Amino acid sequence: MFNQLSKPFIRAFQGAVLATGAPLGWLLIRYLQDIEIWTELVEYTGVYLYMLVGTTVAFACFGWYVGHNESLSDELAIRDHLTGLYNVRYFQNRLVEEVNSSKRHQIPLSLIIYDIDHFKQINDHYGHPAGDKVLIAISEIAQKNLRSSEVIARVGGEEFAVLLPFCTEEHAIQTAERIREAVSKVIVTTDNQTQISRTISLGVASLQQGENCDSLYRRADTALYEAKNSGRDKVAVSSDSKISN
Ligand SMILES: Nc1nc2c(ncn2[C@@H]2O[C@H](COP(=O)(O)OP(=O)(O)OP(=O)(O)O)[C@@H](O)[C@H]2O)c(=O)[nH]1
Repeated sequence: MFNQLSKPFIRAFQGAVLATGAPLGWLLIRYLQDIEIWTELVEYTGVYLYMLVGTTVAFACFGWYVGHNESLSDELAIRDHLTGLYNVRYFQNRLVEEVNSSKRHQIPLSLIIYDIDHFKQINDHYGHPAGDKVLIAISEIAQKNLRSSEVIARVGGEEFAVLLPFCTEEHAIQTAERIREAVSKVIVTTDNQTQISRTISLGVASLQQGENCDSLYRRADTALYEAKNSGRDKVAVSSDSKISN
């Protein structure tokens, strides 16, 4: 986040430093023409100041613009184009980082994977655009029910993952329940005024001693399928396969 925000500042600074090249370059030319530098500076103080300030402002503005565009394209590269959530590539990188950090600092880490129930029926009955609307609405409500430190991503067509740093299994189950309940209350109105609602099934897993990313993800995914197999609209926990709701 800090890096994203600071890019325009970095480029503006680089532009400003680069800008000093114009008066310095001109001064060098004058020196090579056997003109006394000090006399030159005294005689043309205004011109050199104007050159310095003018080019600094112009290069800094240009640098800011370049940095701003770089930030935007960096942000787009890690976002899912439909829902605006993080994409699977970003999520995989964050998962590795968070698992390493959790092991290093001995702090808890939990993962929730969830999938929309009977989503195919929406596409089949109401069309793909209606399905897209549901994906967007469910993404928004899930995000509203998370803390800013929690990382939510769309990791498949109608599959999502939430990474919860510093979060114990108990807290992750509460969060999963909160998302499940919030999603079940969402009503999406299609273009032809049909109202659709959907439930989700969720799997929860917390990082265990000596475990790696693949194993954590696999356990959360297995729990998700347990939730599906036990009737959907449920939260299942990997460690002891508890089913809530
Ligand atoms: N509208 C829309 N549909 C998508 C998108 N990505 C994937 N899908 C659809 O999501 C559906 C997933 O269907 P299934 O894997 O059978 O899952 P399901 O119908 O939700 O059934 P369960 O998961 O078993 O409850 C498929 O029909 C895909 O075409 C998307 O971006 N937009």
